[in-house]
Amino acid sequence: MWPFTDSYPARPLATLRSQYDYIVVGGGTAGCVLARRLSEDQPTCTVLLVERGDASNNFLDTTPLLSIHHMSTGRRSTVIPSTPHARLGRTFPLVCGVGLGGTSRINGGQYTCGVPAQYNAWSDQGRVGWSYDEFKPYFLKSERWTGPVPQEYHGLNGPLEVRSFEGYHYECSRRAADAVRKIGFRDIIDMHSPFEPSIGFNKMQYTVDSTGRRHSAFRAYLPAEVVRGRPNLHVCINVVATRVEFSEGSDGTNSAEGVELESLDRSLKRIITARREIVLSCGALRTPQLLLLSGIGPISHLREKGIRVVRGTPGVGQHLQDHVIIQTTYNCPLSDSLYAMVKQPTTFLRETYNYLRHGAGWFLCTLAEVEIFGLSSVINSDGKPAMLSEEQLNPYNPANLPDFCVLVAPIGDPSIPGVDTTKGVLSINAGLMLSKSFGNVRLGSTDPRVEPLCDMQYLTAPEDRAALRAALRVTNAIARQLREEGYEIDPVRVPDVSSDAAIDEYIDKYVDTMYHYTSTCRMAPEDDVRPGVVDDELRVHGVRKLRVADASVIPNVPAAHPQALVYALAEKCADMMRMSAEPTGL
Ligand SMILES: Cc1cc2nc3c(=O)[nH]c(=O)nc-3n(C[C@H](O)[C@H](O)[C@H](O)COP(=O)(O)OP(=O)(O)OC[C@H]3O[C@@H](n4cnc5c(N)ncnc54)[C@H](O)[C@@H]3O)c2cc1C
Repeated sequence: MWPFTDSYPARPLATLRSQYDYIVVGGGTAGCVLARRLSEDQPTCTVLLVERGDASNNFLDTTPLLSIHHMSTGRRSTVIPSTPHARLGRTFPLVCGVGLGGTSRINGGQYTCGVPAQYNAWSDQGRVGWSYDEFKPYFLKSERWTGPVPQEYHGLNGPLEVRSFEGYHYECSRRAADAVRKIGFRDIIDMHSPFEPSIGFNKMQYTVDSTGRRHSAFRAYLPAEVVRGRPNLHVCINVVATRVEFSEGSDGTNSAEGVELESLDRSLKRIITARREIVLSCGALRTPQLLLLSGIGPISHLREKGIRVVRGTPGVGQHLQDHVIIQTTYNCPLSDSLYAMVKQPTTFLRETYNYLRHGAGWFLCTLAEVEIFGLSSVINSDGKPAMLSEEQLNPYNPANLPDFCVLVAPIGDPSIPGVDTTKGVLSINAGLMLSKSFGNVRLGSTDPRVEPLCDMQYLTAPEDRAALRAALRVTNAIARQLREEGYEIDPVRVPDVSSDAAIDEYIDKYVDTMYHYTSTCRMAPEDDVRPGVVDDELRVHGVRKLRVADASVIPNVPAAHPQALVYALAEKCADMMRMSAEPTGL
């Protein structure tokens, strides 16, 4: 019984039909959207969703603070260690969500749709149907905004609840917001409005529902009552898709016909076929793995692994991108830091009461309440932005796309040498938004259960360092301003910002993943300088009946946290599939 268990109407592998109209592989952020939409209005159209994890929806999964970032390999997430970075000599823990809802079940819940220029740049690159005006309706379709800032640029009737809050949960966030304003960043009142500046400071919005529970793709799109009410939708959990099966037509073109599925305990293997289409939504690290295992990818790599080539598609697994983050750490008053929950039983009891009684307070996990979206070219050597003209703030101009972010959080690593553990810990984090470095995903093994090799290649492009240097200078300027205002913060681990070389040393030592992997099956033509894998309708080039819809198709890592975009692109994919489908005739 709730809060410890939740029965879910999933179907065992053995009882599945042998054929469905659509098969969605991967029940994560995008997969839940697709399963719901494809099964929506035609009771005769059958849909199968397969997911390697479970359908857990208990107190731990839905309490935002307790469900974030399960760093160890287990029921809710797996950690894929990247391959050692060639220059930094370190590996990075690539956390991925597992189970219905996928990474939306464990992520930070920050919801940012990105500025119009982001999508107009895609359209300028030739992506038909993806300009801001064409794509924005899908953000609105997925969202149910519950306030409190103005509503006009939000969706009000979608399945996914999104909200922000009056004021700040943490005094350090409130103070940081003041400091950020004082050093010259403009307020972005509502990032979802196309009239707000592209560069400025944003009060964060979250995928938390009005009762204070995490709204993952699972809870929003595929709750038990939706699945129970749709006999045409079958959800099968704890199964691994190991391969896509193809048939070759008389013209030599391959068609995706089915998916090989294996139960997690290896007791059963079946091939289920799709009458209309198969969509891969296994995330940016595992969708390319599944394509490679199925014989679609760079020919030399497939041959090296002894995999029969179905189609040589050079872009599969290439162009891996991510946001990276670098923490700067300060001691602050204990009562202003999440650390107070650990150090002060009264704070813990207060917040537990707040959450259980009112669905409010620190358990909502509003850790990053303040975020700057910045552009390195306008940051002075003292970390402050230059005076910007209206044109420089125009969110429609691709030249103004933010290339870095700064996130202030009432939490930091208390084990860092030099932390005064009698005080609170806060971090001011520098993040890279528009990475220009490209890594790749390859197969280490042909065993589908062995994690792929992910070579992140962070910071191989010099522009990335320039953006991070500016971001770190901004972190320093915020701290300086806070101190000038009389706020008691003491540096624990911060960069020396007096020279680029000193900042670079800090970057190399502390750069880490922000877990926003994208673009490994990017939407672009195959003859692009960075070859694409899917076309503008997310169909895999040169193959029939196969699409990809998840973070892997994003053409380049966006200048925003990616989940809002993943929801929207899955909505758009479902629409495109429904529009291109012929009636079932059943
Ligand atoms: C710790 C963390 C914090 C984050 N915080 C934020 C944030 O605050 N805001 C934000 O915007 N973004 C955030 N992100 C990123 C964002 O959550 C992801 O980009 C997004 O959820 C990815 O969605 P997806 O559909 O591509 O993949 P996922 O949601 O990961 O879904 C993939 C699904 O496929 C399943 N699967 C994989 N392989 C197979 C297989 N062979 N057979 C069957 N099933 C399979 C997986 O189990 C998983 O459920 C965060 C990510 C992490 C890891």
